[in-house]
Amino acid sequence: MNIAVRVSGLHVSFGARHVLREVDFCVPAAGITVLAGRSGSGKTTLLRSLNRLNETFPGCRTTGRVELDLGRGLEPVYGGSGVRPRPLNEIRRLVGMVFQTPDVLPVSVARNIALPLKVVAGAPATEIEERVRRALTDVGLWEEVADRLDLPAERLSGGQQQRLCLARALALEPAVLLLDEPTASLDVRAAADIEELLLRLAGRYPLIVVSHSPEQAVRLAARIVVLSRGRVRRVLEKGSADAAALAGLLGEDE
Ligand SMILES: Nc1ncnc2c1ncn2[C@@H]1O[C@H](COP(=O)(O)OP(=O)(O)OP(=O)(O)O)[C@@H](O)[C@H]1O
Repeated sequence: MNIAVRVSGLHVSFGARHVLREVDFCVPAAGITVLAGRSGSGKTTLLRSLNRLNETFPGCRTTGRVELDLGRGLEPVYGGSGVRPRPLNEIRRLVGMVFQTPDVLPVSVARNIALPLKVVAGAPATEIEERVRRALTDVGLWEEVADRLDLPAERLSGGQQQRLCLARALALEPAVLLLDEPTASLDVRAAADIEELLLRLAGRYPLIVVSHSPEQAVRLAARIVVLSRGRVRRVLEKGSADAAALAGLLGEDE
């Protein structure tokens, strides 16, 4: 099995608060890995360890090892003794992240994608229009917004904004995609659209998705990593637990 992410002996603390303890797990190169666990178990912190976003918070201390396949086999982004990790901006570009609430930029639909393409990826001006179209097509948004590319992105529906955020991440040609409760702020229909999209994208990228919903975890995941109080409690492969069993496991943590 090809591995996209390997985490070994990871500890994260914020000041005196020890949030992740001795975390070990792998993410296969294909399919969706869901991080599940009770509120406060450390799911978001673990996700943010993978693109080193935790470092933006004061008092954060990380030890252990995180390795990602960013296109040339597993390489350390933390803890590779003697190996200098890639610059942070390169890691952030190659590890796309989508948040719970769509964080569209306060510019037009097209510029939401064009701007990071220009500033972060340094894409040549001649390529930008085509790459914007391709990214919007990838997330099934092109048909809906082709005649409204100059519309402020905030005027799209919540589900469309979340797909735009995904398109923005995809346009940067990531190696791995992180999604922190990507459907939590959406209605049932928009959430179903995003789930369908994630299952489709999982054929092309390793996806790591934080989810609060046992039903959603079971629908999406090839592998579920269950966190409890900052530790990995179980790793469930597809088919080994249904939603009720997973809910039971999470409930034991109360
Ligand atoms: N930047 C930070 N500074 C201080 N403490 C933090 C920070 N980020 C997270 N924590 C603490 O780490 C613990 C785990 O938080 P985290 O957000 O990772 O959990 P979670 O499982 O994602 O929770 P939820 O499901 O409620 O989003 C919490 O006690 C939280 O208060």
